Amino acid sequence: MADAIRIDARVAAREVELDLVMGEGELVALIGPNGAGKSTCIQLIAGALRPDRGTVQLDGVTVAGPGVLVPAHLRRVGYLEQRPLLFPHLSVLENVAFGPRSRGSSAADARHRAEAELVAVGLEGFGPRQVRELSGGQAQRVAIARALAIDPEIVLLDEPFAALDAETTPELRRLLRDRLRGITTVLATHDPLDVLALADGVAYLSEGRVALQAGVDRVFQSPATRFLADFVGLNLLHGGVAGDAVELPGGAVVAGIAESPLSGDEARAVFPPEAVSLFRSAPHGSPRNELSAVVTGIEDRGLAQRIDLDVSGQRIHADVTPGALRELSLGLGDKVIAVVKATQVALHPVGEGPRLLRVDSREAR
Ligand SMILES: Nc1ncnc2c1ncn2[C@@H]1O[C@H](COP(=O)(O)OP(=O)(O)OP(=O)(O)O)[C@@H](O)[C@H]1O
Repeated sequence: MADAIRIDARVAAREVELDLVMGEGELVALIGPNGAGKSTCIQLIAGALRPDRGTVQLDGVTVAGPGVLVPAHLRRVGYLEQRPLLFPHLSVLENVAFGPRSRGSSAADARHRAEAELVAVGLEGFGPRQVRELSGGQAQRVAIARALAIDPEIVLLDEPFAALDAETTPELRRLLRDRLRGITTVLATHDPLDVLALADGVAYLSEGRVALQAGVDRVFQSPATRFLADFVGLNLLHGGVAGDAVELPGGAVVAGIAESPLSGDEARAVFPPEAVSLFRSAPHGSPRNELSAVVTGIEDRGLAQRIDLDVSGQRIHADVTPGALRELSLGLGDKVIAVVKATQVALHPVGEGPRLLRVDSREAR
């Protein structure tokens, strides 16, 4: 089977030269500093930018290359940007129906499809509304419905939550997670929570190149560069789903708050280093997560001391005060109990099967 996305292309004016391969149904997050080339990569796939050298292939078909340029509207690519960019003179329904209509659906089919997509993003009955009547979050939902109404083979998300307030974002992440299952997706983001909630893999871009492409777990557990370590800033433990908790390979169970239902076999527990307290022996009688750990590193970071820990073969960090470190008199190789309150742990499901909304116009009628 052909790769869903294969880019080996150079954009000279931007000093960008990208080499990226993605499999079908994969969701890869593009991360990297400002100007690293994330948007350029998305524009190459969308058809908004032409490479000077090399090729862009989608599903085995060369859409850009020497003598070839398939225009954006002939690529099956859904595109979601920071701003929803809806047509202000069209109703909500007309905005969503525009894509299927311009790709040849009858007016009735396009309308039914748009109605179904609006229901799927939680906006049933919003069809007749004007775009200006929508909140920022609602407008972005309409943009999601519009992007998916064309049955895209690929979805591009360029910082899709950056313009939304913090309260709207988790809900939209859940919605996208649900709606994008099984669709090859490229997500450019500066937010590690987007990566954790949505991505299978990470492509780290630096100075116009893909410097690293790896699974989310690997990037979070052993970030290979200072940028990645700062970007990640969070602990991640991978394990099996045990009821509504995560069971680590060593048998320890980590309870937390599920961001979305733990429906698959595997899950991740995510928590910040400052949520970890260290003890020499188990502090009994507390309803908290207790993990046996070994100290593998101690770094003086000024106000906080960063302790690297090995928990059943996985790496986490604890940030403790210099006073606490002195009191514990920790050294490399010491065994400790790392305690984390369940309320500070977010649980994310991993690797569920595809679930796509494909509305058959005959059924919808
Ligand atoms: N429209 C443009 N015209 C010319 N150069 C551009 C244009 N857009 C981006 N560039 C340049 O191309 C390079 C890659 O930028 P790009 O926007 O792809 O980075 P990015 O990783 O998306 O950055 P950010 O995180 O700031 O969005 C940068 O050197 C940038 O200055």
